[in-house]
Amino acid sequence: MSSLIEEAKRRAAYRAVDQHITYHVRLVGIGSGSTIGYVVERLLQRGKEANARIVFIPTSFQSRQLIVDNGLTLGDVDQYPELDVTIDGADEVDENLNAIKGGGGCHLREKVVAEAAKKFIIIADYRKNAKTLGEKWKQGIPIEVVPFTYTRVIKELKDLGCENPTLRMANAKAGPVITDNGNFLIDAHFGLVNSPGELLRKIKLLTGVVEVGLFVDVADVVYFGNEDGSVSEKKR
Ligand SMILES: O=C(CO)[C@H](O)[C@H](O)COP(=O)(O)O
Repeated sequence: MSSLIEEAKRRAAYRAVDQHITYHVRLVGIGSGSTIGYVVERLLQRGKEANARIVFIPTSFQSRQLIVDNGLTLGDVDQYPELDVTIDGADEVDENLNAIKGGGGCHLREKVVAEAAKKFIIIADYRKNAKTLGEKWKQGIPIEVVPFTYTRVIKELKDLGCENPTLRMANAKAGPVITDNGNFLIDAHFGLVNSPGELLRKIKLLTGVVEVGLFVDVADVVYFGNEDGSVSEKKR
């Protein structure tokens, strides 16, 4: 990954921490993916004392490891159903702050932890900044499904106009990717998504679908790290 992209991720993450993890914040959701690592990096720079009053809620196995390995206090969303702030990455964000998430297959828990927070903040590099969803992210909308339903869901997605729904296959294992929840993932290509709310409702109604990687009307603020070293902010 180019250092320009990594620097853009880092700047967006640092800005989110500096702006939103303020003195009175006690419960913080920690997203998944590579950008979120820079959130933890910034938190650690603030020193042990600043983090000691905060409980961190993970959105995946990876995020749990990140919290534990860095000596932060771990909680879970079943203990804390209402959080102050959640910060997470995204695969693409449109001009209305709707997002595609689930490139890492964690979008079920990510959505629960995002919706639990009073403020949901997205951090991303410039490659994810789009006018319309589907413009830049070409890997499809991630959909988590109960394993035995996947061929049924694939058929129903085709009936909804999906171009090429594909079962996500693992790289270092034979067979499909298994999510943290023991489910399968389908990546569903719908081209440009002009009405993400409508598409989300249609997919969510398919029997066997556990969660859809469309985050509609969830984000409050998005920070994009830009190529020129600046950070842009989009607010709801
Ligand atoms: O939704 C996600 C995982 O399910 C990630 O937040 C998303 O894929 C972005 O990841 P990265 O920060 O590595 O670009």
